[in-house]
Amino acid sequence: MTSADDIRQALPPELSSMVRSVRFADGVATIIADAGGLGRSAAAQLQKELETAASAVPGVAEVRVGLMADKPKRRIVAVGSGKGGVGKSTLTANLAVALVGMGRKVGVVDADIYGPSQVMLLDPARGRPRAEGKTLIPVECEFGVRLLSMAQLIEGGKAIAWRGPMVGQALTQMMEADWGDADLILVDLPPGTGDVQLTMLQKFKPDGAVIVTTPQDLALIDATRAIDLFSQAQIPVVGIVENMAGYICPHCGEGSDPFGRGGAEAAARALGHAFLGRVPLDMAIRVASDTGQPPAANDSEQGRNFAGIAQKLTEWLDRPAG
Ligand SMILES: Nc1ncnc2c1ncn2[C@@H]1O[C@H](COP(=O)(O)OP(=O)(O)OP(=O)(O)O)[C@@H](O)[C@H]1O
Repeated sequence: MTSADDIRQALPPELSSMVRSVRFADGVATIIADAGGLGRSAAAQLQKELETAASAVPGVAEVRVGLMADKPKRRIVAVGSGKGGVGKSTLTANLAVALVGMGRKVGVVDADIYGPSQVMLLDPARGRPRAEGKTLIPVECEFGVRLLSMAQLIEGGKAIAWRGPMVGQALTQMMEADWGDADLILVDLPPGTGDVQLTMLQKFKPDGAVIVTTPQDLALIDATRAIDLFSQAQIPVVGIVENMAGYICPHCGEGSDPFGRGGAEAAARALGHAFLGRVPLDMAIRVASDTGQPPAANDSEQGRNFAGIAQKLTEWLDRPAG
């Protein structure tokens, strides 16, 4: 006579710590296993291995596997700006790398569907995401960041002329990918207030938004507009980052302020938002970014700048609820 113990002993020993219970009655084996913290594909693999092992036991006619999964507590933070070219993608990539360095498990969604640049910043080797059915498996980049970008899904160099619903579908597929145990998804939004932003705000309700601006008045006015968009959707603004603040001369290293200084900090104060930090306009940042070496991966002056902003984001994420 086959017993539940026979089935339990037939299961692969390396899976035994995940098996919570095994029952056997009328030829049906019922196995409950703990899949908490596993991504969708690892959970599917676990299920398959348990089914295969149990169905090989004589007398077992049917195997039912139930997986218990505590949903990972995953937060979404959007990085937005009112205006293009202010360094939103550069900040997103460097924040992600700095946060991985602080022990977080981070995914990046490049939602800048019309001008995706995260692949160049984080994965110059251009990995292709796998798909299991309709579920995408993000690319694991050199810096420990998981990445999904439209650039990975389309052929290199092809312009994207998509209509709204297709854009929404692409964004949904990226947001609902198998992010495994990632506890934070940073979303690099396109500038402005188009379909992508609306889908993002309405469907995925980010936990917070980081706003990037340059110090000029015009950029600050646009940033205020972006803040309005998030506020109307009741998405908390984590704070404002001033990028390209002060110019570091590549020859003598001296700093100057071609666009003024302190505008974003003053605007943050006036609007009642936190000021997260300032990143200078530094050729080293542009050169490192173009070659897929985010400064945040190194202990350099530029890297420390991004680490400081990442630290403030971490404090915001870990703030006590209420
Ligand atoms: N602090 C900086 N110092 C020097 N160069 C920078 C800095 N920040 C960004 N850049 C450079 O400026 C250009 C635009 O930056 P980035 O692509 O990050 O902006 P963006 O706001 O995401 O633009 P888009 O609107 O096109 O998505 C890039 O070439 C980038 O390397």
